[in-house]
Amino acid sequence: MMIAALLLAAGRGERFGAPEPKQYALLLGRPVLRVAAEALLAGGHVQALQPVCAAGEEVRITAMLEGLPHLPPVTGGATRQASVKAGLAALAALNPSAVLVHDAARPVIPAGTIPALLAALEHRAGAIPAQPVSDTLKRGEAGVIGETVPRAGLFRAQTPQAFRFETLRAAHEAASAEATDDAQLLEWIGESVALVPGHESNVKITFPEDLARVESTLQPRLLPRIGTGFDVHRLVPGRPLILCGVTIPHELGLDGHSDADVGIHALCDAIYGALAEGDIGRHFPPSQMKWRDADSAQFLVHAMERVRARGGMLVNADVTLICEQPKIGPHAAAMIARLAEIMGVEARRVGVKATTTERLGFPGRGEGIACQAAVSLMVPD
Ligand SMILES: Nc1ccn([C@@H]2O[C@H](COP(=O)(O)OP(=O)(O)OP(=O)(O)O)[C@@H](O)[C@H]2O)c(=O)n1
Ligand SMILES: C[C@](O)(CO)[C@H](O)COP(=O)(O)O
Repeated sequence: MMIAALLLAAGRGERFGAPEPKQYALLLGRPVLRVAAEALLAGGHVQALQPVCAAGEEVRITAMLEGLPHLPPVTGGATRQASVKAGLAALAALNPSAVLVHDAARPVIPAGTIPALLAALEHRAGAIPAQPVSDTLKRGEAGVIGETVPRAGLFRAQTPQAFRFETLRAAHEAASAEATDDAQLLEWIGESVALVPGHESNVKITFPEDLARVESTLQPRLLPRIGTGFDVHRLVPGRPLILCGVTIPHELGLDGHSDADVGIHALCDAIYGALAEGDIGRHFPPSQMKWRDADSAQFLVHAMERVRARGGMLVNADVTLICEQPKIGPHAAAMIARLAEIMGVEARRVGVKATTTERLGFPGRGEGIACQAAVSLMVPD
């Protein structure tokens, strides 16, 4: 059983009111008609995809569908019905047993829709997805209600609509009036058309706000993620003291395999922790000579690259240095600016502060500096 599909993209989109037809508008960066084509092909039911476009748009449509299997676009007509008829004529040579007729302006086809339509075709000549009407219906004129229309048994028709190919062709040949969908043409020739459950997400982009609505439903859900990091390095003579990317004049410096920037190390661990991607030692093992005396800024750049690769963003970072000396306050602004620069974020997203341990323990005795950091990210789930 060969199943073909028509992708109807010959409309002008007048109600959408943009200079270009709505099927060319970008939905999260991709043309609406491409997203609709991918939805039709998903699941592997369709063996032949026939785009129908306005005259002269063939090259543009082909570029928008690049990489997807499809037949050469054919020219549609002045009405949707005429466009369907042109598409059916182009498919005739393939003699498919069934055809799905789909609006390129409907980018979302819920997963179960096409299988449900094809199953219904075993018993009926046609099947459409439809949603029961849930609002009270009024017929109105000149801004005044004329009457309330009983909504019982009323449905909103969606696409793709599925038909036995020869029956739909015969229905189009027999049509003597304009129908707003293909199911109506079957009704006119006395064929029975099944209703299968439609879905709210199957929106026909008609007005500009429809595009924003579909975009928000397709947008990946961002969730907050929290991470903490902690690090300690020993203070020794003969090393520079580098804290949060800033070199501080001091008689001692931090010892370590890299430049021993305890602030950046704790911050990296907080970021990797928030992503559940291990710690700095996993990404930059101290056993590797290439990280000897390395500038820790590159570790922080890598951690932020991981955030961005996951489609996430840093909400804020909070860094606390724990030491008796040197005093951090005079350097905090420079540290904030440098961390923000390395991370590629605004300075208002970064905080650097310090505390002592009341002369207790190794920081209190000046043997080393500790740092604890916390970050908050927003990352697609
Ligand atoms: N002559 C036409 C008219 C419409 N369509 C397609 O049929 C689908 C549904 O039609 P509709 O939403 O009415 O689209 P437009 O006719 O483009 O919109 P408008 O009525 O606002 O101009 C759309 O994918 C549209 O491109 C088509 O292929 N050929
Ligand atoms: C076919 C259709 O998508 C079913 O809802 C719809 O009727 C087409 O849009 P139009 O505005 O009626 O052309």
